[in-house]
Amino acid sequence: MSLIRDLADQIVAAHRNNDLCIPIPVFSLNTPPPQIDNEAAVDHYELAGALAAIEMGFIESDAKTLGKAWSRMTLQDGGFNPFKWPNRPEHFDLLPWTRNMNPNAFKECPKRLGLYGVMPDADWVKRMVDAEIPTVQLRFKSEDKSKIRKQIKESVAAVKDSKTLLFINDYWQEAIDAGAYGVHLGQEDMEVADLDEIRAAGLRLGLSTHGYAELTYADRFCPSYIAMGAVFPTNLKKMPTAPQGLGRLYQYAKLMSHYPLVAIGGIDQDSIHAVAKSGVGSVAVVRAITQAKDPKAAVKHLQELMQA
Ligand SMILES: Cc1ncc(COP(=O)(O)OP(=O)(O)O)c(N)n1
Ligand SMILES: Cc1ncsc1CCOP(=O)(O)O
Ligand SMILES: [Mg+2]
Repeated sequence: MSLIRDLADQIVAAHRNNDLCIPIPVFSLNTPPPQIDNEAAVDHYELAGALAAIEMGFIESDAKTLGKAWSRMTLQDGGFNPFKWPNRPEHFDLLPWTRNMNPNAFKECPKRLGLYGVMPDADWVKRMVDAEIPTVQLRFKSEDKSKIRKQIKESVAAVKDSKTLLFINDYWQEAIDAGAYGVHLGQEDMEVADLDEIRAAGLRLGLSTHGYAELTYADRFCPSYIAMGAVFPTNLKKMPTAPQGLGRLYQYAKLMSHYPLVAIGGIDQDSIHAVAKSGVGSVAVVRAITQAKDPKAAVKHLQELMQA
C-alpha cells in the first residue's frame, strides 16, 4: 500500500496547482472516503491514479475511470510519469474515431455548432432565429403533452428556411413526430428513451455529461455531440456534480476532440472567450441571453467574443 500511496502523492503533487483540483465540499468531509476496490484493480497505477483523483476532488465514478486511464497510459507510454495526465482516447478505451464505420453512430452534426441558445419556450426560439443564432434548443418543461407538442411545432416552424439548427430537450418522441433537427438528452433521460428510434428517425442526438465516467459512458452511444458541464456555477438547474472549472473542461475537450463538443453552465460574456479556447466548437448559454437587456445584441456580442 505504501508504494501506491507514494505514487498517488507524486501525482497529486504534480497537479496540485492546476485547475484540475476542486476542494472537497465541507459537507462531505464527515462522510467516509469513497472505496476503490483493490481486488478488481489491474495494477498499482490504477489504484494510485484513483486515489490521487479522489484527493483532487473528483467524484468516485470519475476517480475509478481516471484510475483505469492512469494504468493504460503508464503501460502504453512505457513508464510512470506523475506530470502527465491521461488525455488520449486510448487511455480511456474510447471507441475508434471513425464514426462513419460505426453502424450505431447517430447522425452527424457540424463539428462547430457555435453559439447555442438554450431557450425556455417557442417565442424565445423565434427570437433566436431572428438573431441568426447558429444553434438553439427548446428546453420547455411541462407535464402537459398538448402544450409540449404546440411548443415543439412552433419551434420547428420557426427554424424552417433559416440556418438555425433546432434541438428539442427531453421530449424525443414529440421531436421525432415534429421533424426536429435533433434531441438533447441527459444521462437519466437516455436510460428511458428509445435511442434506436431516435437514430432510425435520423435525428441528431446530444448527450449531457458531468465528468470522466459520464464522458466514457456517452462515447459508447456515439452521439452527434457531447455537452460538458456545468463549467461554472449556475442557478438554473441543480447539478449532480460541482462546477467543473476551466482546467477540467480543457482536459475533457482535449480527450474528446474528435466529437462536436458543447460547453454549458454559468458561461457569460466575461468567460465565453476562455471557454471557447478550450477547443469546444459550441458554447451553450441561457441567462447570458435571456437576461440580457438586448438579447439580439447579446447573441451577436457573444459570438464575437467566442471568435475573438
Ligand atoms: C446543451 C445542453 N447541455 C446540457 C443540458 C442539460 O440536460 P439535462 O441534464 O437533461 O437537464 P435538463 O436540461 O433536461 O434539465 C441541456 N439541456 N442542454
Ligand atoms: C440546462 C443546463 N444544463 C447544465 S447547466 C444548465 C443551465 C445553464 O444556464 P446558464 O447558462 O444560465 O448558467
Ligand atoms: Mg433532460
